[in-house]
Amino acid sequence: MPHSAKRVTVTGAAGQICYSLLFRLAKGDVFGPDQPVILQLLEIPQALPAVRGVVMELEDCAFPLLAGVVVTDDPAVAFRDTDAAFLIGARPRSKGMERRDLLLANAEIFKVQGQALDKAARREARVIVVGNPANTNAAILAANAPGFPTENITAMLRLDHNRALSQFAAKAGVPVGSLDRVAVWGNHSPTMFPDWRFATANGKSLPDLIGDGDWYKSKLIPTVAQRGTAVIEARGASSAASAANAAIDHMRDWFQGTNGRWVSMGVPSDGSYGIPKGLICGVPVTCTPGQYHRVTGLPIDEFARSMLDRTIGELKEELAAIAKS
Ligand SMILES: NC(=O)C1=CN([C@@H]2O[C@H](COP(=O)(O)OP(=O)(O)OC[C@H]3O[C@@H](n4cnc5c(N)ncnc54)[C@H](O)[C@@H]3O)[C@@H](O)[C@H]2O)C=CC1
Ligand SMILES: O=C([O-])CC(=O)C(=O)O
Repeated sequence: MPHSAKRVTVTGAAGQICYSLLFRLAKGDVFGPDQPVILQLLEIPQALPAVRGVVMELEDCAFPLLAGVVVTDDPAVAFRDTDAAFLIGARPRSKGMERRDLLLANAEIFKVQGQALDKAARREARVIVVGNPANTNAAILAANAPGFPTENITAMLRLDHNRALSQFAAKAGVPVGSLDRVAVWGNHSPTMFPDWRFATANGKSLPDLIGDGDWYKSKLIPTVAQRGTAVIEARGASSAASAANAAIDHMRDWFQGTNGRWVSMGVPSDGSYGIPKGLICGVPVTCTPGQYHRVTGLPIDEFARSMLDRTIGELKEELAAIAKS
């Protein structure tokens, strides 16, 4: 029997991330090759003509799974009956800015969209926030959607996770696909903590295989933490195709499951690992179709504790800055 179409909200549809994301969504990269989608695209009024150009290109791909496209500048229309929402629309940073510099500029967007999500979306909808600062924007969204399940609101740490996987694989000389149990904790910011303590390559300890703790601390951690900045310096614009790819990975894994493989997601804290409730914080999870499951009971040593405390402190500061404004 054919599946009924899933409604997928995407904000910032005229932007550079969406120019990659929308085509992969319409191709079936998130929900699989049998699941039609209706795209509900939100933009600000001045960008609607550009979205219409993107829609022409979507039409020109003749995607069999694309069952419809709605273009709007009204959040209530974009979130109506949605099954999945990609919240990408926000101002990106440019050279010399940190992601937290976007805090106040973007907070208002996520307040308004939280209210629309609350009113219009299906309660089962799954939401990823990509627009920066992603963790705090997701917390603002949740605070403004009191009738929507907070557990279904997540922030994107997957780009950091994928960046770490590639660096580890190159150093160890193993294929990326052989790696598991890598975790990126905390904020999507330079304070994030890429954690290799439990990581494996083909089931064997990755730290033992690499055997270079100095490289891990002095090279791997800063490289992953500063990768977004390195891309901006090189490209003159922030990561786009890799960000779209990470958002696809995050939502595909959430909807379809990971078969026990660890991935990193920013999820509402349940208080474990000393992460206060109210924060949306990167943690390792596994997914079964439609659900994420926090990896529980991991030991936290002194180094991990100091790294976690630093990134948790920053998340608390970001929320406090919003509360004060
Ligand atoms: N979490 C992550 O790992 C990553 C996050 N990002 C963030 O994603 C966001 C988008 O990046 P790009 O696509 O490169 O930016 P972009 O500037 O190319 O596109 C953003 C689009 O959002 C639209 N927009 C602004 N306010 C809106 C609103 N209220 N409703 C709907 N649309 C709105 C703009 O008109 C623009 O077309 C930025 O905040 C960027 O920092 C980027 C890369 C990775
Ligand atoms: O660095 C930025 O501003 C964009 C981003 O979040 C990333 O590439 O990780």
